Amino acid sequence: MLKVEKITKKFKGVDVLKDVTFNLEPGQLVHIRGINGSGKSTIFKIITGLLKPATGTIMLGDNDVVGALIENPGFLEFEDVLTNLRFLADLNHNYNEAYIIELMKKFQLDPANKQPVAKYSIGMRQKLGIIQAIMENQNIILLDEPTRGLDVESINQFAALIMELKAAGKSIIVASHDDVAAITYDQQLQLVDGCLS
Ligand SMILES: Nc1ncnc2c1ncn2[C@@H]1O[C@H](COP(=O)(O)OP(=O)(O)OP(=O)(O)O)[C@@H](O)[C@H]1O
Repeated sequence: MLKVEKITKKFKGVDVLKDVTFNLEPGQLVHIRGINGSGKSTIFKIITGLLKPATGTIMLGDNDVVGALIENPGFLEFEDVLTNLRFLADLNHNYNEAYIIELMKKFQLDPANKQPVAKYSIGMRQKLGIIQAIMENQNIILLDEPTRGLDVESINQFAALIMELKAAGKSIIVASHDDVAAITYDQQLQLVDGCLS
């Protein structure tokens, strides 16, 4: 369970987040909608500890593990896909190759492809970013503009994956400026002028 309470954040004197408060219950799928620059990534960076809020608190359960796709994920550009995902999962001693290969196949990525990630398209990199956010069986999943660069078929695969993860009890927040028609959310929040409601 994730509890975000009265988070505020300023950049250069400008209020980006004002008393942002919400809960994410186990198994809940939440959408945060906001235009470019509204502060969606900033909320995720604060939840994951990349940024500190000016005020407010983030509470996670003792057994919660957060997976996140935020902005453009970084990879080892000269290594192939599986090496990259193994490296990331190994950092937490949590490499499950069978699950990673299953996820890659769902997204039409070839696990045997030895091309370096530098040669991957924007959409292919985005798929890797989604995979790294869920491949360690993380129970709280934060996805920032996850469908950026994905073609229609891949967006449908993404929507099916999200509904599967929800059915498996994962708690998920998707932040985006638009809707994915095939996803039904439990809760829809809007981020406008730093306020989430
Ligand atoms: N490190 C930073 N320093 C200064 N300003 C920042 C910083 N990070 C974000 N901002 C500003 O805070 C505001 C919110 O940015 P943020 O990236 O959270 O928005 P977003 O909703 O995720 O945008 P997008 O949909 O374009 O990704 C923007 O005005 C941005 O310029």
